[in-house]
Amino acid sequence: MRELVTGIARLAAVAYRARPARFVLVITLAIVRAISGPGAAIAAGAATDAAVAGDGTRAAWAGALLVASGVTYAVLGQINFLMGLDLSRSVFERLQRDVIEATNGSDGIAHHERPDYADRLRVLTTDLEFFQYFAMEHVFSSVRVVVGGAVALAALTAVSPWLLLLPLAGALPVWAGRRAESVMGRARERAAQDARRATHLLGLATAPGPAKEIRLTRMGARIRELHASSYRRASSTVVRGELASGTLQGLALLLFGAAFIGSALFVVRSAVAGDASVGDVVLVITLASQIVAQLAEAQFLANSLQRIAAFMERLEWARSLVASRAIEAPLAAPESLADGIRFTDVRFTYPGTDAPVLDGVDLHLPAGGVVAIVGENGAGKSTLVKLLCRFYEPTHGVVRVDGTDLARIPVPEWRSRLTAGFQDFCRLETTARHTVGLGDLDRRDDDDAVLAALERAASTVILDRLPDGLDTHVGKSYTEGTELSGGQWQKLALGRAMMRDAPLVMLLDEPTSALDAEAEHRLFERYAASASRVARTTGAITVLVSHRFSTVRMADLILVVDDGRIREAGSHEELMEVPGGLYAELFALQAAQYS
Ligand SMILES: Nc1ncnc2c1ncn2[C@@H]1O[C@H](COP(=O)(O)OP(=O)(O)OP(=O)(O)O)[C@@H](O)[C@H]1O
Repeated sequence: MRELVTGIARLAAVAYRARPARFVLVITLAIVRAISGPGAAIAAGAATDAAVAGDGTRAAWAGALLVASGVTYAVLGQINFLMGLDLSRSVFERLQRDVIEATNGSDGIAHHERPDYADRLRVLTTDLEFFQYFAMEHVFSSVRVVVGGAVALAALTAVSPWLLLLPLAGALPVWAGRRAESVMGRARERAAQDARRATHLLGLATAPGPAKEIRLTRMGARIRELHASSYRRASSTVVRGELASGTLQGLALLLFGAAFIGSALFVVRSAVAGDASVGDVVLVITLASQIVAQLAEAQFLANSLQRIAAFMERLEWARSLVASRAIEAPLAAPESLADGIRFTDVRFTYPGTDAPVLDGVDLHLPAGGVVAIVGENGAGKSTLVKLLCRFYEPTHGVVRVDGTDLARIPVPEWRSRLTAGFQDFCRLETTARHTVGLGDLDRRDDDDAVLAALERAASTVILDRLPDGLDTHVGKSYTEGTELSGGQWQKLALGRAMMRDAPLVMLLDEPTSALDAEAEHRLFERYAASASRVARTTGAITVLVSHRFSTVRMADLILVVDDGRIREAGSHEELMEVPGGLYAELFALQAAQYS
């Protein structure tokens, strides 16, 4: 019950913050409407008694009240619905923003890799639709049912306290409704993993990207099979939940039906015995039918409120997971680098795993240097980059920037001093200007800065593909959008990575994998020139992860990562001299492929 109340209170707070006046008005109208329902029953009872007593004036007044109550109930129903819908849209907008923030607003990215987070996020995003149309309407209906129920209760007590047993029995279907929704919520969460897999497989089987590989390998049938079995498992889990919750609700309604018949018989017998008036019989029968309708509604609403409460609870959970921890005694990031960045005895284990992927890492990234990180797949290169970006914090050891513990520099401040290009870059479907310009938020509309960034990224050639220049919408989410190839998207992403012009660290984690070797080489020559310009002013360090040794050899310092450790460090020439060295071996292997 506490979670239910907390959940509804949280939603009400969101609604109030979104539209305070509208929220108060709709609640007030819901209360007036709630009173008018049992008000009509009371007026009907009074009109009957007056008619039986032959009091025409009282009967007329009671009749007028009956009509007024009925009209109020009907008219306010429509007004409430429309106003509630409008409010729902504002709440929906806020909740969408909250869900995006709970996904994207964190400093780190660890939560993206947690299966329990993924399951709850799926339920959150699918349940969001419900908030667009129904959630607020259901909250207001609940207010009406509760207030109307209280007035009805008072009227019943006035006839006979025994009649209170009727609404008490009515609590049963409401309780069953809540239980049923939590049974369904658990079923949906249990089914989420299979449902996610089914959606992924459906996407894979229908997207144009993987189509070539699917045809070639003829894995289509296997994907269909896997999709069907995942979907079947997900839906049978949900159906089992629906069956259990339906049975529970049906039984509860049956018991309540028996109580309803009992109370009707009771009041008729009282009237026959002279303990109640004919008006009381009318009142009780009318109220009882209202209560039946309200209870059916309450049962339905209980499911809904439970769903709202569960949504708000999941949202809070997701928020708490991504909340940034405050840094005690934070320090400022240096304006420029004199020494560079040092890792001392750094170990790192991914959350939810046992084995460290980096262990005993000691390294120095010298100020002003171009450092290449090489190593075989899975050696730990990208993990080093993630630590530099502060997507994760080391499990052990320390990273210092010019002697300052990196952990004590607030993450946003540190990030504002980085630029980065990643292999799995973001395809931002907007104008070409913003796709690049958002690399430096404040200068996103500065065409000169955007063009200079594309120049630094050796990517100006992309402008020939854009019919409206920087105004061109890239991507297919716009009808008039221009679709780009993987390499062209990557060129825009590289431009974005070059937007900040005075960073302390420039990270390139295989950002050129979709470019050909020559384009990559050209890019790095251009890039090295720009890097050394920045290095002269800020002592900026360039960190480059690449599998292409023709690029790597240009670096001042090459770090060879092997099995989570720095196995070798030095310039290309120095490493080629190391007898039995891993770098020399990898270099020779790649050279042999091209000879
Ligand atoms: N989010 C994660 N959770 C758990 N383990 C991870 C995660 N990301 C990477 N790993 C593991 O950490 C190890 C190092 O991965 P990393 O991506 O740093 O390697 P890499 O050297 O960049 O490889 P590649 O050249 O293939 O990109 C691998 O064994 C990988 O399976």
